[in-house]
Amino acid sequence: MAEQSTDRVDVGGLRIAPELHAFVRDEALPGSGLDEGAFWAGFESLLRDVVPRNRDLLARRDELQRALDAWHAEHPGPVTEPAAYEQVLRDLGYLVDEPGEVTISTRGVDPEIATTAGPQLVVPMLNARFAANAANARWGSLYDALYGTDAVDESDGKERGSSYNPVRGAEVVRRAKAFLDEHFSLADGSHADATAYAVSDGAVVVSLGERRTGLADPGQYVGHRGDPGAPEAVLVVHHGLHVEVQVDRDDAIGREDPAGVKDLLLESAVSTIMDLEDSVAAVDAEDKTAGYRNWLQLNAGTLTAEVTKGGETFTRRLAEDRRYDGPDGEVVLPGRSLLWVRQVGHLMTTDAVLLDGEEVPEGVLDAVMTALCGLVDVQGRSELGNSRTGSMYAVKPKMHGPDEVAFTDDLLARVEDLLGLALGTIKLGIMDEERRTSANLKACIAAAQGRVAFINTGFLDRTGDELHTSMQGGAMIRKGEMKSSQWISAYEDQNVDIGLECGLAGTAQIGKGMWAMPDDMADMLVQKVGHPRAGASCAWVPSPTAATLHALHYHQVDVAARQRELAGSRRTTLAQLLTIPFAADTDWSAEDRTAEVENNLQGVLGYVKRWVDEGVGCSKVPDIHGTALMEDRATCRISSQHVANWLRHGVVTADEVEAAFRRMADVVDEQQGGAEGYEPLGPSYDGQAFLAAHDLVFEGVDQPSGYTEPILHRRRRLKKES
Ligand SMILES: CC(=O)SCCNC(=O)CCNC(=O)[C@H](O)C(C)(C)COP(=O)(O)OP(=O)(O)OC[C@H]1O[C@@H](n2cnc3c(N)ncnc32)[C@H](O)[C@@H]1OP(=O)(O)O
Ligand SMILES: O=CC(=O)O
Ligand SMILES: [Mg+2]
Repeated sequence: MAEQSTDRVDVGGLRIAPELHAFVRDEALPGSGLDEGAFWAGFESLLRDVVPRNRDLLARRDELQRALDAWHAEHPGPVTEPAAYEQVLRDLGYLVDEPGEVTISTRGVDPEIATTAGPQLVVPMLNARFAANAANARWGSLYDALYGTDAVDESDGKERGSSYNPVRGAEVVRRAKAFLDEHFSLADGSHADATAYAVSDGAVVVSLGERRTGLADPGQYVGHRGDPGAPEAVLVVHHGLHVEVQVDRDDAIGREDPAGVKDLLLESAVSTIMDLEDSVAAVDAEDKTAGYRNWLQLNAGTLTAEVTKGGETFTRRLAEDRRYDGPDGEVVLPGRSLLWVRQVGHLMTTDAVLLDGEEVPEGVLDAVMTALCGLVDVQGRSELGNSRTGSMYAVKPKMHGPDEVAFTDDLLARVEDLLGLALGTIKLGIMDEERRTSANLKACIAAAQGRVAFINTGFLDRTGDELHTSMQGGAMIRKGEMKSSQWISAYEDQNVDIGLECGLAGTAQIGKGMWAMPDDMADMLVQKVGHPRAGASCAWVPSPTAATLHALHYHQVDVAARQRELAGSRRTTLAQLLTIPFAADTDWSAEDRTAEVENNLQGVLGYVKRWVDEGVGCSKVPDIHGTALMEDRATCRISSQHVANWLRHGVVTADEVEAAFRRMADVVDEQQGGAEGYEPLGPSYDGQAFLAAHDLVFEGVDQPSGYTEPILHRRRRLKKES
């Protein structure tokens, strides 16, 4: 059936990269019951049907952008007549009429998505070590999360230091017991005074010296592990999230605790997004296949990674489910996070597969390959399964408006048909992260109402699109001010309000964005409770530790109750959402202008350096104040578009930006230069990484929607070939 030609494999009108072809033949298809020839023939026919529509949608993006650019050129500066502006958007078809009643009809959604509010972890899927860790981050140690981060401050002898600090440890235990008292209070007394935990007659018995008490709400008890008289674990639940009180009187921590408590294991990353998009650098068939392989193995339950730390090497495997003795028999809880896969958007093409000699849309390849890799789970062949309801979960980013959502819905239906899956098996997560999607959100949900299982505010891309859409109108406010501007609060509130209006509560997630300061957990504990309070049933965290700490917020807030309070009203108007963040006064001091540009360029260079030279798609990069920031393609889009906007409107000159580029390249060399094999950006400033960063800014106005992918891919490929 397949003919080998040069190094690609020709099948019908397809020319397939050999590593992808071999992966499908040897790893993805076996056991699926699908015939190889029929699979590729079906894929070809799917491509022939969807590729023209994909192209048309991209052409429509360009057409609208050109029309907006022209309008802004004729009406420079802040919009003086909002109603007229809105009418222009309607006339262009940028805004569509909002549909009347919309109620999603998605069925078969796992409880982790439908009903359990909790943290959502995101992880670059090309990194198997991180990916396995993320899947296992369903459960996390509260003691470690508090001890190992700034969640506990370092004052009064509580320094982290290089060896165990009992003063810090005591504070961790105090905080953990206070958490138990707050959410699992005792009928009498405090967990801080507990001297033993036991289980008797289906209830928790807590000794407080000679006294015995139980939980104020005995219904919180779920089960235990070990001897009921001296259990090694007592499992309790609150707001749908489980907590395991771990007891071990021989443990270094447990033996210091009167009740022998060594840790609280919190249900943490309830769901996780395995990311093939903005946190990875995947530019060719080799990279794409590596990502698909990890996804296949996650679905099969076989993913492993060799981990070396502290001089020791071990194999990380996916965690087993957790088993307890409950009052009515065995209780089995998921050991792993419920996994979504984030595919790429509609923009890019890939040469992993050629159709009639042309690269195919990367998003279409992702849709087909990730579903193929998910078959092992939905067909019940997995060693450690993902969905208990036979569903697959696909997040689609960067869609602009309802037509693009409808396209995704149709594409997923075609994929289901190709793979013999029932219509609606693949659930869709809509990233609400482009302006045309936010402005037409209800129509977007309607366009995929049979499969929507999340809407999430990707505020980082959304900020990038805000900058690019109105690029020609004037200089924008400073990047740091964006978070307090009118459009963004309208966008965040509206997403929840429309989500509730469309019946997502109890069926689908209403999600909020990333905590992008991975080392600032104290701040996160203060601020990110705002997400569940705003009615979000999940919100993004960058690491397992952050997931455990963010889980505390879902104990503080009853999201289902909050959603009931919020339902039935719209707190914002379309006019607020459409308020463009043009600066009212562009008379910044030279110092402010330099600080703004340097901060943006440092982020762009620090990120792009690792992306282009090492293929690392998500990095921690210090900003100008030394705060480590999570940088990914969306943050890079914001920073590069911001400088491009200020250049376009003469706030800064090209010479100033060139000079700042070199200064910041030197800073990045200083920050990253210690790493083995590091190739500095300066003093030649002509490597692929530097040129990529430079292009992102100087060609930023012309990049489609301000996206960074076209330039990053081109430069990374050149680097790989060099
Ligand atoms: C706008 C958007 O699209 S946001 C979505 C995209 N962003 C993301 O996906 C962020 C994902 N997070 C990350 O990639 C990382 O946390 C970074 C790059 C921010 C920081 O990475 P590092 O500096 O290497 O992490 P750090 O040194 O703090 O911790 C490393 C440890 O944490 C673990 N870890 C860190 N992040 C994650 C994660 N997201 N998932 C699982 N494990 C993780 C690693 O496995 C490692 O533990 P190990 O040694 O036991 O394997
Ligand atoms: O994808 C997330 C975002 O903020 O963008
Ligand atoms: Mg995004």
